[in-house]
Amino acid sequence: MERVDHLAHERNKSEFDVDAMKIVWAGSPHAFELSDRISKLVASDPGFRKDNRTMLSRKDLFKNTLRKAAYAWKTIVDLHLSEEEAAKLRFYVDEPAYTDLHWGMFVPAIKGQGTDEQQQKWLPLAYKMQIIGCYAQTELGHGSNVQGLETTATFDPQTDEFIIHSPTLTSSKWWPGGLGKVATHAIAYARLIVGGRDYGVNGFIVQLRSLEDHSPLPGITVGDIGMKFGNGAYNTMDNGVLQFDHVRIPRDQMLMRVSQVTREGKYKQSDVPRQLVYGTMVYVRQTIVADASCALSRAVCIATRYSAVRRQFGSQNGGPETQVIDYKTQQSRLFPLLASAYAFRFIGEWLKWLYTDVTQRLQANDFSTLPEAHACTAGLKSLTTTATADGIEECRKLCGGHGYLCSSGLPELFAVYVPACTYEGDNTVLLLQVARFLMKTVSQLGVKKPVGTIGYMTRVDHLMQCRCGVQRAEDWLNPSALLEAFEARAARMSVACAQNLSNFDNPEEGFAELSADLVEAAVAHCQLIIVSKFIEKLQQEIPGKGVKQQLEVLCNIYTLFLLHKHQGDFLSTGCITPKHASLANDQLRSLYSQVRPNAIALVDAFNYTDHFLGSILGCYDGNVYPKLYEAAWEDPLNDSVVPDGYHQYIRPLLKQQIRTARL
Ligand SMILES: CCCCCCCCCC/C=C\CCCCCC(=O)SCCNC(=O)CCNC(=O)[C@H](O)C(C)(C)COP(=O)(O)OP(=O)(O)OC[C@H]1O[C@@H](n2cnc3c(N)ncnc32)[C@H](O)[C@@H]1OP(=O)(O)O
Ligand SMILES: Cc1cc2nc3c(=O)[nH]c(=O)nc-3n(C[C@H](O)[C@H](O)[C@H](O)COP(=O)(O)OP(=O)(O)OC[C@H]3O[C@@H](n4cnc5c(N)ncnc54)[C@H](O)[C@@H]3O)c2cc1C
Repeated sequence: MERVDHLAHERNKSEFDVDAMKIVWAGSPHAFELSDRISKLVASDPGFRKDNRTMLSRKDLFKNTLRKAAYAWKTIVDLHLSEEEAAKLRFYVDEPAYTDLHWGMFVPAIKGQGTDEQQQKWLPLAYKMQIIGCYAQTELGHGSNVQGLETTATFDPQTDEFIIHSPTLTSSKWWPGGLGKVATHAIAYARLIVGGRDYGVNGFIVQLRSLEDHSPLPGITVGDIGMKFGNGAYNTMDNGVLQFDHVRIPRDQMLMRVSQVTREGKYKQSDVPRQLVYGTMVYVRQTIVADASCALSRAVCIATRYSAVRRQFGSQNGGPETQVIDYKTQQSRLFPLLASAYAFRFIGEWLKWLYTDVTQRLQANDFSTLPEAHACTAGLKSLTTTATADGIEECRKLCGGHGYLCSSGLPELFAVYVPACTYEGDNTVLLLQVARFLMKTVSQLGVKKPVGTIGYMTRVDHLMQCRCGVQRAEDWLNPSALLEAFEARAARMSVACAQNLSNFDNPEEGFAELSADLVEAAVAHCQLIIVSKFIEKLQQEIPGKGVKQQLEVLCNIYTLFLLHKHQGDFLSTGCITPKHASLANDQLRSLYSQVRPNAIALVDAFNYTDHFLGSILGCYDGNVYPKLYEAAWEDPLNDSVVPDGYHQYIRPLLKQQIRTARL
């Protein structure tokens, strides 16, 4: 039967070259080809089916994840996929699994913190999956405060070993993904104790389970920490608990790039900053920023397609009702999220560049950009994950009642995504790191020239007193006007915090007292980074009919939406007047009208398969109602007309009510 495209009329309205936009979204023609090929490969293979996840018990769900991970590995090996292709395949399989931590943290930790010899020994085993690793840092008592970790690694010079030990209940490792049931090895973070002295936290490679029968090695107690938020969702992951009882490991299993312990029991610090012990977190935060656009664009694709299908009210002379996407309120909630998805895509790309740059500099012993890289990864991870988690929930609401069905894909997407606001650094804790960086920058003005993303502070005198030159709504389309407003707001908020801090005798006390304001200043700085990188992106040549124009509209929506949402900041710092705020809002409304005919094409440009979207509401052809109707009958509750439990619990109740009525 021929498939009817219920969204064809929407697609026909678009004013730009969607195929060219697909390449911009993917990053390059090569990235598009790869993504397109691998996503179709996964979608067409029944071994990767995922529509039954929310209905499985935890045990069945987990076993199914193990099966899929093994099947994915077999596919990678059989098809001789490259590292890049394999990573894409795991992405499109779209199921959190121990492999995320193996490839995403265990391998990078060895690469970043291991010596050349350690890398030569461990990486080949990890690449072939002959060992499976996890990243065991967080403990029951401490997650954010890494310096507060309690696990110890005490050097025993007699045997040339470290003794890894959990001295208290709160020192139990708690949360590491893959640890609960699968990992054979961990990078365990522990306090390094040499000659009775505590040298702070370092990583150690510790074998946890037998490579023969998977049983825990002597001295290791390990298990899963239990069910987490949502059905299916992150419960495919075996987040684990782990206790060490005087577990001995050879000295050469301490990751020794940053500091070393010699055979004689001497502690030595390399010529690199100690903060490189935190390097794996910087790497993962960068990947989380890149992932944010994937999760948000997925939710936005579902909500946009469904908003074009769904009709409610407004029928004229018996004609069709209004598509809900045509309501201005729907547009003002949906289109900023669409714009954010694109903004996050580009900031993710830029952050990847920054990370590569800092890594190359570190290799050449240039540590000058490390503080900025830390501030950018921490701040952008916080900003993009918060906005994405909130955005997915908003998309669920934009889909009305049907958004609450698991078959919309949105509840599971939210449940899987929302811990990103916590893992890899709680978002508030990370913004406080940005605030520290900002306060340090302000305190050093005139001594040290701010560069990179904080370079705008060189013009602080101008930014403290400049006046917004906008006179008409269209003036807000001028990138310089937008940029200056965002720079002035960020600079003024940081300087105000620094001035308030100077009133405290004890700076730490002041920092704690003013921390809520400092977080707001950090948000302003990070929003400025995203806005400025979006604007920079548009200064490049972008091929394809109408593509650049669409991106300009999205960039303006993203920026003016932030200005509107945070107008309290802009007004209270005197960067704009109420008149400017009102003009910005007028411009925003007009931009929504410009994006409306292109909305469906802009989400088609993500090039997501129906398999990956996992949503009836977001399916490409928009044939929502028959699919929803059919899916309902697939629910196990509908296996029988009369439910299990009727005779036990419903019938006696009904009978009793009849007797009561007769009395
Ligand atoms: C529907 C299905 C979809 C399926 C999709 C599947 C996708 C699945 C995707 C899964 C992805 C990931 C899986 C999840 C992984 C999660 C893994 C984890 O969570 S691992 C644990 C992470 N833990 C944390 O992030 C802890 C956070 N805490 C810290 O980072 C630190 O403790 C701190 C930075 C908050 C404080 O450290 P401290 O040493 O106390 O620092 P100070 O504040 O005193 O700072 C000292 C100095 O150091 C600088 N600094 C701090 N950190 C860094 C760093 N990382 N790099 C460089 N420099 C750093 C700091 O700025 C200070 O500098 P000064 O110049 O001295 O001011
Ligand atoms: C799904 C998931 C997967 C995870 N995977 C791993 C893993 O693979 N490996 C691993 O090692 N860890 C993992 N973690 C742990 C994770 O990294 C920590 O939970 C995270 O770093 C937050 O730390 P916490 O739990 O100690 O939060 P807490 O720090 O206890 O946060 C509690 C509250 O206190 C606030 N707070 C804390 N400190 C401050 C402060 N200084 N100032 C102001 N407010 C503050 C926070 O904002 C938050 O509101 C995972 C966690 C989750 C949820």
